[in-house]
Order: sequence, then structure tokens, then C-alpha cells
Amino acid sequence: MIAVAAMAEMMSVEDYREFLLNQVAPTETINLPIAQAHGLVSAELVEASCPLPPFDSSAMDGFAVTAQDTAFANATMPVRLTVIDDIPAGGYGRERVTPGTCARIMTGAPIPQGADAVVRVEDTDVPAGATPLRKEISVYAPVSSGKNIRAMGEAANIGEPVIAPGSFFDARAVAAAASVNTSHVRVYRKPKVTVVATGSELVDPGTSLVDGQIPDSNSLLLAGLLREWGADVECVRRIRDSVEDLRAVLEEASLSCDLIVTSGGVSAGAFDIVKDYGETRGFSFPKVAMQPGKPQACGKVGNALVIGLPGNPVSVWVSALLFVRPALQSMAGMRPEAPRIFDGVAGTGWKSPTGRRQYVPSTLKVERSGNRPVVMPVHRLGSGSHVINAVQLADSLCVVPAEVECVERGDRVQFLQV
Ligand SMILES: Nc1nc2c(c(=O)[nH]1)N[C@H]1C(S)=C(S)[C@@H](COP(=O)(O)OP(=O)(O)OC[C@H]3O[C@@H](n4cnc5c(N)ncnc54)[C@H](O)[C@@H]3O)O[C@H]1N2
Ligand code: MOO
Repeated sequence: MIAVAAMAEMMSVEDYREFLLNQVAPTETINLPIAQAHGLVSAELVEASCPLPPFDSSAMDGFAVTAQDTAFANATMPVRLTVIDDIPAGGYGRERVTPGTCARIMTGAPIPQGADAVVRVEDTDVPAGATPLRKEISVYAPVSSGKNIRAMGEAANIGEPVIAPGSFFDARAVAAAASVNTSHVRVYRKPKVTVVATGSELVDPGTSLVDGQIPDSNSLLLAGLLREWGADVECVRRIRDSVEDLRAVLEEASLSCDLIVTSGGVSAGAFDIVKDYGETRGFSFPKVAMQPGKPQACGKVGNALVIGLPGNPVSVWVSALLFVRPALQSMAGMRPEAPRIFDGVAGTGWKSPTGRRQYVPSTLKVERSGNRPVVMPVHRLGSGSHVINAVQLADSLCVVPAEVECVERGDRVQFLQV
């Protein structure tokens, strides 16, 4: 546990992340039909309720045979077999296949008794497609025992673990659970989040700007990111720099939300309302050794965790990636993953502030396979915390250590993918 007392000095990114995560509890769990689990996190181990496939089934459209019958089949000396049954997917064989006989069978249909292989329709004299059932067919190619048969349980046996607790139900995980006949799963409720953009200068995008007004981009950025990361964004608010307005919004949001993310008002200004309000509520205001994103805030209002991000829009993006996302993941029942760092080569040179780790929105270019990717800032202003216009071009953040003052073209650098 990182002590709040340690916050007088600049804190490392890792320590602040841990500090935040220590204040996060997962939401309660609920039991939902599998079709409603998409986008949620499993609170339990899901085991196969049925084998996959649930029965021995055909992997091809063709004819279920006894392999032995086909041993000497070829194009000039086809083997003639009597068709005794017709088995579509969703049907089953009523007759036993015996030597000299076969059953027409479709992909996914159960293998009838007596058959131990399937001959593809292409290896017979029957045209592919919707043809009337023949009384007899010619087989042009041999099949070995088991050919074109998917054995019951060969993909997963009954009771086999399929979804680990803490796994995110993306579309693939939902399909995996459904395929082994899961009806319901216990999942964590989606975290409910409110976004609050603070600043008297903020107006709707598209407004004719007067008297120092600027378009509010942070509320859209945060609401969008939070949705992309699986939150239930209940409410998006924009308020002027009034502690009273902030108090009212936070108190209302705290009644229904697990997390409130604010932007702006956390530094040293005369109207920094998150600071002013938070100080009366025991919030922490760490200075994190990063650029952008140095001034941060966090605290509790009721049961809601409040993460206060600085107002500069690129600071919002970077600190949302580094702090809000893991907090949300943890709240949603996942174990948050630390960002993976890769090696690259600087495609140009730039300056970096000493004492703070720099995160530069960048793009990657792989010039030759096997070579390190070339990392190029997406804007000549690099990590400028107001350059939100170029962030949409970034596929990575170049991470420059705190002690480095200057990156030269060709230097080995590190990056994380976004
Ligand atoms: N004397 C000092 N001044 C500042 C310091 C400091 O240490 N001492 N830190 C600087 C750093 S670093 C940052 S980051 C900012 C953070 O300031 P605040 O969190 O108080 O943010 P604001 O002042 O409210 O806004 C900063 C900037 O961002 C624009 N902004 C705010 N909200 C939005 C929005 N919703 N959409 C678009 N743009 C927004 C705002 O207009 C300001 O330009 O403080 C430095 N100052
Ligand atoms: O650290 Mo601030 O976030 O430079 O812009």
C-alpha cells in the first residue's frame, strides 16, 4: 500500500496506479443468460456442460460408410453402395450402416450406427448440392476409419474448464460458453460511471466562440473511452467553475455510480474547483512524475470513487489510459494488466522534461521485418498537453524515462501500444 503521506513529492506512475487500485472494489455479481454476458467479466469458472461436439458428427457433406468398403475404391473401379438413410444436421440415423450400404449425411449431423467414416460428396458420382436421394452411389476414393468424423468431446470434454474467472466476455468468449451449452453465467455488474468536465470556458462544439470560450472535448473523450472500455456511462455533465455546482453533481452521481471521472480544476489555479472541493473531503492530490498528466486527484464521495484528471486534453487521454482504465477493469472484476513495453527506434529527435517520464503520442513504422519499429511523434509539438487534434493519429505512446532530457534520432526508445 502506498501511503498518502508519500504524495508530497512526485509519485511514480506505478505507485499512483497501485494507490488507485487499492481503493477499488469489484462490483457485485449477477447471474445472467449467456446472451447478455457480452461486455461483462466472468465471476466464475465456466465448465463445459456438454461435450464439444456433443456427439460424433460429420465434418463433410457426403456419405457415412464403413471404411473397409472403400479400401479399393478409385476413379476407374468405383465401389457401389446402397443408400439406406438420409441424415440432415438436426436429424439422426434411423438405420444401421452395414457393409455394402451407406447413409447420405450432412456436415454436423450425427454419425449413424455402424459407420466409421464419411466419404465427401465430391468423391462420389453424386453432384454436390440439393439433389434427390439416390438408391445407389459410386465411391471414387478410399477413406480410412475415422475420416471426416469429429469425435464427441474432441474439442472439449464435459466438465472441462472453458472460461476462467475474471475473463472478459468478448464475442469469442460468449460463443465459447454457448458452445458447451452454458445457459447462465455469473458476471460482475458493469461499473456505472459519471463524467464531469469542469471549466467555465467550456461550450458545446460548434458554438461561436466568444470571450475565451473553448469547445469541450474532454467530456466526449472520456465518455467515449469509458464506453470503449466497457463502462456503463450513466451521465455526462459539464459544469462551470463553481464548487457548489461540483458538490451537487458529485453528490448526485455518487448515489448511483461506482466511479466519477472529472477533468480540469486540479492544479494551482484560483478556480481549481476539484482541488477546492476535494480538500474539504480528504481527497489526495498527487503530483505524478509524468508529462503530460502531472496533477491528479482521487477520493471518495459516498461509495463512489472519484478520479480527477487534469484539464489539458492530452493529459486526460494519457492519464485515462494509465489510471482510469485499470481502475475500471478492476471494478469490472478483471485483473488489470500493466501496459506492455516494447523497444523501438526514434524516427526524429525531441526534448523531454527532466524529472518526469514523458509519454509522446506516436505512430510506429516497421521498415524491415526483424528491425525495431521506428517511433515517430504524431505532431511536431510532441507531448504538448493541448495537442488533442493529433492524438487520434497515434497508435502508441513513446515512453521516455524521467532522467532523459533529449531524444536523438536513431536512439533506442520504448513504447506502449494504445
Ligand atoms: N502554476 C501552475 N500551473 C499549472 C501547473 C502547475 O503545476 N503550476 N500544472 C500545469 C499542468 S501540468 C496541467 S496538466 C494543468 C492542469 O490544470 P487543471 O487540471 O487545473 O486544468 P484546467 O486549468 O481546468 O485546464 C487546463 C487546460 O485544459 C483546458 N480544458 C479543460 N477542460 C477542458 C475540456 N473539457 N475540453 C477541452 N479543454 C479543456 C483548459 O481550457 C485549459 O487550457 O495545469 C497547468 N498549470
Ligand atoms: O502535466 Mo500537464 O499534464 O503538462 O500538461
